[in-house]
Parts: sequence; C-alpha cells; structure tokens
Amino acid sequence: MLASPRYFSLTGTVLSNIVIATRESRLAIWQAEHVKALLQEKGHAVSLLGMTTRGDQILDRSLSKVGGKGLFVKELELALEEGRADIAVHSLKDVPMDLPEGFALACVLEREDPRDALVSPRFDSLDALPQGAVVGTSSLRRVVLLRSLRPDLRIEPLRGNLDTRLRKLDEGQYDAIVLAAAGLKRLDLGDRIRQVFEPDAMLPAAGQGALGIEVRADRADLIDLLAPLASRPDGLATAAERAVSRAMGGSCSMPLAAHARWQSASELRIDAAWGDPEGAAPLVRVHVQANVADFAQAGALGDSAAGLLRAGGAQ
Ligand SMILES: NCc1[nH]cc(CCC(=O)O)c1CC(=O)O
Repeated sequence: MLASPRYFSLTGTVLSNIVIATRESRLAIWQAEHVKALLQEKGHAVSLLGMTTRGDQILDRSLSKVGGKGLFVKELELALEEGRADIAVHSLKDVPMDLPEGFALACVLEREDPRDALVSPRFDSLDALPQGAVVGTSSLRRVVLLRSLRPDLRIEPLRGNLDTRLRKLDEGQYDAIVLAAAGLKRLDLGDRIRQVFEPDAMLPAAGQGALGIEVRADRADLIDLLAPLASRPDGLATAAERAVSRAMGGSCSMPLAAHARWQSASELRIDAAWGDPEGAAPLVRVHVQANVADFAQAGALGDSAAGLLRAGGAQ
C-alpha cells in the first residue's frame, strides 16, 4: 500500500497533502471543493482526484434494478485502498449503511436542507399538477410517497446527474420532477425550485442533504484531522436515520424514508415510512422519539423505528 506523499516546509513541520477522491459530476466536484476549502481554512494542503464511477456510467436503467448498493462509491474506495487518495467525500444518502471491511465514515458535516423539492417549468406545486401529469423520478421512495399523495400521476423513470435531469425536464419529457433541495441549492439552482416539500408531506431519505467523509479505517491520522469538521447534532440525527435503513436491509434503493429532527437539545424524533413498490398496500408511517446523547442511543432509536415499520407490515 502506498503512503501519501509528505512535504516538509522550511521550518520542518510536516505538511501532508490531503488528496480527495471525487466523482466528476458538478455536484460531486462542488462537494469535494467545499471540503477542500474547509480543510484549507484549517491550514491543510488539499488537492482533488476526479474519477468516474459505475453509477455515473449507467444512465439508461433504474439504479434499483442494477443493484444500487454502493455504485457511486466503489471506485473511490479503490483509490483510498491503493493510497492514490486519502479521503472520499460523498452525499451521505448514497453511502451504503455498512461500509466494506477496512473503511470508515470519519465524519458527517453540517447538513444542508434535507427536503425534497418540486421543479417544473409550468406548475407551482404538486397540487397544481393536472390529473394524470407526468412526474419524473427513479427513486422508489419518491415513487411510493408521490403515489400516496397523488395516485393519479404518471410517474416515469428519470436518471442522470442534476443537469441531465433538469435538461430532460426542460425538453418537455415531464411536467415536473422531484429532486433533493440540497443539490439544487449547492449548484446555485435554487431558483428552479417551485415547491419545497415539508418532511411530513414527502419524507426525505436517510442522510439526505448531508455530506459524509470516508477514509480507510487504519488512517487514525485522518480521522483525528477531520474531527473538527463534524457536526455532532447532524451526525447523530443521520446516524439514527441510517440505523433505520440498516435495520430494514441496508440499501439506498428501498422504498424507505427516514428523517430525524431534534425536538430540543436532547430529544430526537425519527419519522419513517415504507411503501409497497407495487402499490398494493398502503404506506406504513411511524415515528419515535427519545433522549439521544450518543451514537449508540441514536442507533437504538433507529432500530426501534424499523421495528415499528415491520410491525406495520413493511418488509
Ligand atoms: N441519489 C442521487 C443524489 N444523491 C445526493 C443528491 C442530492 C444531495 C443530497 O441529498 O445530499 C442526489 C440527487 C437527488 O436526490 O435529487
């Protein structure tokens, strides 16, 4: 395994250059640049290593059919393993619940808006869409939630990075599409949002809006160095959400929503929903709330939400 390059300043202090592995979509680059800037503020030297992942190449099929698990992160992990890069910045939503042996989630940063948003050239809200309107999304979670809100809509697959999805909308293939508000805001596309869904209307995916930084588990040096970048409240909330996901089977391509909110400085509430992809059974919706002071308690609260989902009929 290669060591990362080390440089020495004239005063003799070690200046290691931190290499960030990143996908090459505009959003991924923005996120990597964001972490680069945060690390540079702390005095570190940082550079980016761009790469294309399997998830970026497969544009014609729904990711849930290809087996969505980790499609966007494998290549980045290989770069970490081989020492070509030190850290990988991910949308936490895309990170599998259980990382492969030898990798660790070093930290979760303060989260951007976790909500979903409706984008449409002509319609101001979901309610304003005409009967039978065509809505684009390939997320099973969004499909089951949209179906429960508006059973009349025609939901059509929509894949690709943010720019591709917006282009397909603008070409007239859809009346509206649903995207994460966080990605649109990060790319300065917030003015395309016509409606932001309150979590109770369209419950977000576990980890939505948050960035996670992955490292090799044996890089204790990096884990220490990244600690100041972490948000503890958002780290605990997303850990609780990810625990729901893990307990339900661990993939990000399930018809599952999980969203945690702090009700006070110490009380965390998780809302979770599970939908039948075939649309035969009604949506199962649960919530739990408890004092959460550490990651074990966050995980336990997530497990209890998953237990309620299963008791309600979710598989
Ligand atoms: N699965 C794709 C993905 N992964 C992260 C984001 C947006 C940013 C985020 O949630 O952090 C998106 C796009 C979307 O869902 O609209």
